[in-house]
Amino acid sequence: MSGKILIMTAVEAEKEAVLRGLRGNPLCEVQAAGVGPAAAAASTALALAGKAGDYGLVVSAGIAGGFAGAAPVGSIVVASEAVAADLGAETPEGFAGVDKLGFGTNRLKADARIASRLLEALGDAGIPASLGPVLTLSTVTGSAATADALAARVPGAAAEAMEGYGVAEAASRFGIPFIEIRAISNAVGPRDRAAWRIGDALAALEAASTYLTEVISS
Ligand SMILES: O=C(O)c1cccc(C(=O)CC[C@H]2O[C@@H](n3cnc4c(=O)[nH]cnc43)[C@H](O)[C@@H]2O)c1
Repeated sequence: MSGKILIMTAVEAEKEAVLRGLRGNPLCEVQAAGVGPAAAAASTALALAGKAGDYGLVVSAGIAGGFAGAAPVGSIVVASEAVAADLGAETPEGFAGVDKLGFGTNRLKADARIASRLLEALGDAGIPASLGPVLTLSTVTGSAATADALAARVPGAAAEAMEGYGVAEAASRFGIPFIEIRAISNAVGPRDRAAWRIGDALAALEAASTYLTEVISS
């Protein structure tokens, strides 16, 4: 892969964790975009505008909720795709995504080669990691019923966060490959903010970011 890597987080604490893991790699630029898909898309597009040719990869990185049985707290999820899981309409038959409604797609693929290389590097390093769809939502799930509905809507769903699809949408408009890396801080389900293991997740994000550098240069 040639060119620089633009890494978008939501908040400063995530940005700092990624920077620690990157250990001063001059090829990488890290920005905190703000929380949610709109801030993520706008900030990524602004970062790329007029200099998209400088970048070979765009990364959405941060903490996330993990789906039961797919991604335990403290583990890493590498996205196979970013899914805008609440972008659509409620219908009498249930949720219909924008794809079903005829307005394009709500799924953007991650770069499969880079994602699988990263997964392999994490595995070799003994860091628990899995590959699967990462959902982007504007509202953090707070009940078992919503968690079940999302898992049924997106078979194989591994994690949910709030920015990946926005970052991916901007990257795709500029024709730049995209990946998403999430460190799991909490289980997707009934709200228990006090139980979020943010410190552990940020440590896992830092460790995963170290291997991001390895993957990029291989
Ligand atoms: O309070 C802190 O110290 C702190 C440090 C780092 C990050 C945070 C955040 O709250 C970041 C919000 C960010 O987290 C993602 N996230 C995490 N868990 C979930 C979830 O279960 N569902 C959806 N999003 C989740 C999300 O991408 C937010 O941007 C706090």
